[in-house]
Parts: sequence; structure tokens; C-alpha cells
Amino acid sequence: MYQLSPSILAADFNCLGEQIRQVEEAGVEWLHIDVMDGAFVPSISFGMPVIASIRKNSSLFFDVHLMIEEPGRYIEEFKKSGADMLTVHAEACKHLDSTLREIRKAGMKVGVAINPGTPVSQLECVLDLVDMVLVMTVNPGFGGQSYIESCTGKVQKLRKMITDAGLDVDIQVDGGINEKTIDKVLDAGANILVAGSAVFGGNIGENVRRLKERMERR
Ligand SMILES: O=C(CO)[C@@H](O)[C@H](O)COP(=O)(O)O
Ligand SMILES: [Fe+2]
Repeated sequence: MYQLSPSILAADFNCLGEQIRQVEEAGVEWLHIDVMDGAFVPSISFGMPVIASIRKNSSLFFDVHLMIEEPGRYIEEFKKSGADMLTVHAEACKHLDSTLREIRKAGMKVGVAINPGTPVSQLECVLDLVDMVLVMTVNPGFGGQSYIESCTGKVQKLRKMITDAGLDVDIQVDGGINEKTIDKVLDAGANILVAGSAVFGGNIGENVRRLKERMERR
């Protein structure tokens, strides 16, 4: 399964609902929602009230990327706001195993993310607890950054780890994904692609069509 998950961080918040409607109309099924707390990452974005508000008018799969310290504190609240999946950073959880189990128990899909400086070996003990691993391809905190080349090898390594373990886990990449970088991450084994600027910069429908076309060729 391949999915394009547009990151609303790059959307125009003045007309957020309308822009989400446009990606939905262009045939996207997932929506990437970046929550930042100003502690785990330098920037602050938005939280549950915004998610609850956009939930009212969208039936997209809400893929919520939590860039917050100790996300385990807010699992129920994110569930109530309408999240379908919570992805937490391995670096942000003191008790990663129990946080991942709690997300599952709350009835959501489970994701774990790693920063560019974190090796994939760190995930070995939790791979069987997750539906998806998010390999950050930029340092988290801001949209519009350039893809970090060393991350391609991490995706390859992770795909091998998953296959060798006989598991069925999605690999998401996030940061600097656009028409120039899309092929190498797909070749490396990623199947869920986040794109912010490459979707919301310019003609949304046309951007989605071009990126999806590259994924559908696989
Ligand atoms: O999580 C993050 C940034 O921390 C991302 O989801 C960005 O929002 C992706 O933006 P682009 O690099 O695609 O513009
Ligand atoms: Fe993200």
C-alpha cells in the first residue's frame, strides 16, 4: 500500500478547511498533522482544538505526528480530537514500549518516529508494536527544509529489518519529499510519503496528481 500524506503545516491556515477539501478532492486518503510543543522541537504549531475542528469536515485518515515531550500524557485527548494514528518520537518517550501499547489500547494505529541522528537499531525491540515507522528525513521542527541524504540508507536498513523479522510495518518518510527526492525514498523501501511544501506550494490538485502518479508507477 502506498499513500501520500500531505502535511498541513505548509497549508494556508487562513483557509485550512478549503485546502484540506482540495487535497481530498485530488484523491488523497491520508492527512499528516504536525503537532509541535516548543520543547521537543524549537517551534510551536497547534494542538487538539485545531484537529477537532478539521475533523468535523473531513473523513481523511488523520496521521498525527507528535513532536512533543512525553506524548503519553495526551493519548486520550488526541483520540477524542479525532486522530486515527499517533506517531510518537522514540527520543521523546522515557517509556516507549508502554506509550506505544497505550496508543493501541486507545484504539488508534501506532507509529514510532526517529530523528536523522537516531539509528534504526534503536527500534529493534518495539517493531512488533507498531503499524508504521516514521524515518525523519530532516531534523523535525520546520517545513520546507532539504532532504538529508544519509537517511536513504536508514530506510533501506529498516526495510530489511522489517522483512527479516517477518513483520508487516509501513515506512513513512517526512521532510524534503518532492519530485526530486521521491524516487530514491520509494526505491529504498518507503511506502508512506509526507509532503508539505511540495503539495501546498502552488496548485494543490496538480501537485498531488504529479506525486501520486510517481507512486502509482510502482
Ligand atoms: O514533521 C515535519 C517537520 O518537522 C514535516 O511533516 C514537515 O511539515 C514536512 O514539510 P516539507 O519538508 O514537506 O515541506
Ligand atoms: Fe511531520
